[in-house]
Formats: sequence, structure tokens, C-alpha cells
Amino acid sequence: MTDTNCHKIRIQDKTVQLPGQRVLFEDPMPLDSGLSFGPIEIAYQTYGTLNADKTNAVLICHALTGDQFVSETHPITEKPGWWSLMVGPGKAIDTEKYFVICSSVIGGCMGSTGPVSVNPETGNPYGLNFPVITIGDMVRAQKRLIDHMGIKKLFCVIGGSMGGMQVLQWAVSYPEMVFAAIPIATAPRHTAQNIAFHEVGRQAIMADPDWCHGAYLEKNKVPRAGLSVARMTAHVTYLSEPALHRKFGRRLQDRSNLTYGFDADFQVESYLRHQGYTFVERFDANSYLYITRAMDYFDLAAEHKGRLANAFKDSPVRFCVVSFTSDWLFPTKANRDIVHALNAVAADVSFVEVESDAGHDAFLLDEPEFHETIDGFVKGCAERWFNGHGKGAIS
Ligand SMILES: CC(=O)SCCNC(=O)CCNC(=O)[C@H](O)C(C)(C)COP(=O)(O)OP(=O)(O)OC[C@H]1O[C@@H](n2cnc3c(N)ncnc32)[C@H](O)[C@@H]1OP(=O)(O)O
Ligand SMILES: N[C@@H](CCO)C(=O)O
Repeated sequence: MTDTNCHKIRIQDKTVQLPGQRVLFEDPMPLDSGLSFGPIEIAYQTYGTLNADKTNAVLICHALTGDQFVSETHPITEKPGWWSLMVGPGKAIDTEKYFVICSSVIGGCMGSTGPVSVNPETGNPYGLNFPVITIGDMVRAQKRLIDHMGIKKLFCVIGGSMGGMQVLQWAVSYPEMVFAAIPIATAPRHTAQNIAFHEVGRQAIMADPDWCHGAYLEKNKVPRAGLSVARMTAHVTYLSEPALHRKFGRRLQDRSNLTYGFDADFQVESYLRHQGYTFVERFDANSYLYITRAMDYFDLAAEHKGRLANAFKDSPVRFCVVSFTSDWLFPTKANRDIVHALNAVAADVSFVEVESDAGHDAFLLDEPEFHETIDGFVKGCAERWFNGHGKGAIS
């Protein structure tokens, strides 16, 4: 096992120096596919200070295209961290109280082992020789990191979308290691509609001649058009019809008349092109294939004889499930299914449906009711955890 402080990654045709830490686990890790895979490197970032008892750790699980840069300027986009509204001094996840950990998922492209990493056996990037991984595998790799840090029990595990899937997986796979779990805008399984949208994105990437059957890095190419179209399609699913109407309506982009051509006449077209274009600068096409596949394979009930409640039987974890009214990708119904399953086994669960017109990505935005919900739940859990009850549970 090796710990390192600085590291470089290759993203598209650039090499970027990443802040944060990484740890290399030499031993192979069993995967849900039945394969064994290693070595595995985990790139992660922390905020705040771990207390002497190691009882104040909060693990943040990121979504499909997120990464470990939760609450600091992103090293590539130079934008604020994706959850700087939620995480920081005095925020709902208060870094003056908690030690916040976020690692880049395996399969990703921000420093943890993924298809862009060099296969030690060939000296070339793994590309499509990288194994298909699952949400369970991502969480298994995170557990190695948490064990490595000597943390026996996480005060809280929290995340939205694919991050929420990881939260659920943590609670099911390692219930004794989680005091409180906050799955947000997520689902216990990927639906046919979710899989369908992912398949459109993957086909766009694979149809790009610069994808080169996954070996574009060796050929110094980037499947920009395919990855960009994949993001444009996906981005529509992260918004809502009212949000698109509010932002753009049918307004024209930098012109007063239709062009009777295929330029971006409408603001919404220009916006989507911008989203696709900027995404390509920060994300890898093969990672997109692998991570969307991991989400497609997610089905918590399948591992428990088709009954979701069985997954949570005897769970000691305190759950707060959150959904958003306008999220049609991971709708309230999917989140409520989690709550029903938890109630069926008398688990400790609360549920909040937040009123918002922002769609699925509402969990990334300034939504006061949402932030108050997380703040209140975390404070309530902290009272129980730090007033002896939780400490007792650790030893
Ligand atoms: C959850 C995780 O783990 S990490 C998540 C990964 N990160 C993301 O998904 C971030 C990318 N996603 C986004 O930015 C999402 O749109 C949101 C929902 C998070 C942000 O929403 P908002 O703050 O409302 O931003 P909005 O959707 O309006 O997009 C603003 C961008 O569109 C651009 N834009 C707005 N209108 C137009 C237009 N007519 N033409 C071209 N570009 C436009 C803006 O210039 C801005 O560009 P920039 O981001 O390069 O500065
Ligand atoms: N927009 C976020 C959420 C997707 O579920 C992302 O790209 O990761």
C-alpha cells in the first residue's frame, strides 16, 4: 500500500496535476462480475479534521460525472466544487465539525483506477480491457480506503443520484459501519427508461469514429462529438420542462430571426451545445461507458430474492431519503419505494419530498428547503451519535 500526495492524470490530450491524496492497494479486489482486479488506486480529497476517536467522518459519494472536488475550486474547470453549497464551514455538512471524505469512483477519470489508467501488464491505458464494474465494486473500493484510514464507523454517508445508489449500497453491504445514511434523488434500481437514456449516450460515443473501439488514447484522438452528444442528451434528463421553459422558452440565440438552417437558432440549443462542449474538457468517454453501465446494473432487490425490504432487514442505520417534485429521472416514486422497503422492516427512516422545479440536478443547486432538511437531519443524528449512544456503538 502506498500513500501519495500529488498526482497527475491524463484527460483528453492534456496532463493535469491534481490536488488531494491517493492510495494504492496492490492486492486484487473481487468484483461482482466474478473477476478479481488490481492493483487499485483511489484518489480522494478530505476537508476538516478527523477527531481523535475517528468518529466524525462523513463520506460523500459523487454522482455520474462528479469527483472528489466537493468543496474547492475544480482543478480542470476552475469552477467551485460541485457541492460547495452543502459542504464547508458552517454549512449543512460543517467542515468545522466533520471530517469529510470524497473519493473518485473506480472506473472514473479523476485519479482513481479506471479505463484511462495504465494497465501495468501492457504499459497502455486499459481502455476496454478495464473490467465492467458495479456500484457494489465502487463501494467495496471505498471501504478499503475507509479501513485504511482506521475509521471503524462513518457518522454519515450522503450522496445524490449515483451517489445515492452508493449510499444505499453502503447501508446494505456494511450496515455496522454507517450511523446515518442520506440517499438523495436516487432509486433502488435503474429503470428501463434510465437504461434507455444511458444506451443512447453510449451509442453516440461508440458511433464516433474517433472512439477507435475504445483505443483512442493510443491513437491520440478524442471522441469529442460522441461524448458531447451523450452529455447533451443526459443533461436534458437532469432538468425539467418548467426549468427549460423558465431559462430559455423559445427565445432565439444572438439573432432576431430564424435562420432556416441548422445553427443554434434557439437559446436552448446553444446552451446544450455549451454543456456538451465543456463536458468533453473534463470527462473521459470510456469512463462514461463504464460508469453508466454500473448504474444500469444497480438493482438492490435482485440480490435479495427480488424483495427490496430484505436488503434492509435488521438495519441499524438511520435513513433520511430525499426526492424533488420535478425530478422525472429519479422520481419521488422511486425514492418512496426505498422508504416503503425500510418501513416494512421497521428501519429508522424519514422522508422529505422537496418542492422544486429544477429537476434531477436540484440536489446541486441552491434549494433552501433541501439544505434545511439535510442540516436538521445531520444535527439530530449528531446529538444521538456524539452523546454517547454512537460512541457506545463503535466499541
Ligand atoms: C453530483 C456530482 O457528484 S457532481 C455533478 C457534476 N457536475 C455537474 O453536473 C455540473 C454541470 N452541470 C451543471 O452545470 C448543471 O446545469 C447544474 C444544474 C448543476 C447547474 O445549473 P445552473 O447553475 O442553473 O447553471 P446552468 O444550467 O444555467 O448552466 C450555466 C452554464 O450554461 C451557460 N449558458 C447559459 N445559457 C446559455 C446559452 N444560451 N448559450 C450557451 N451557454 C449558455 C452559462 O454560460 C454557464 O456556462 P458555464 O457553466 O461554462 O459557466
Ligand atoms: N449532473 C450530475 C448528476 C447526474 O445524475 C452529474 O453529471 O453527475
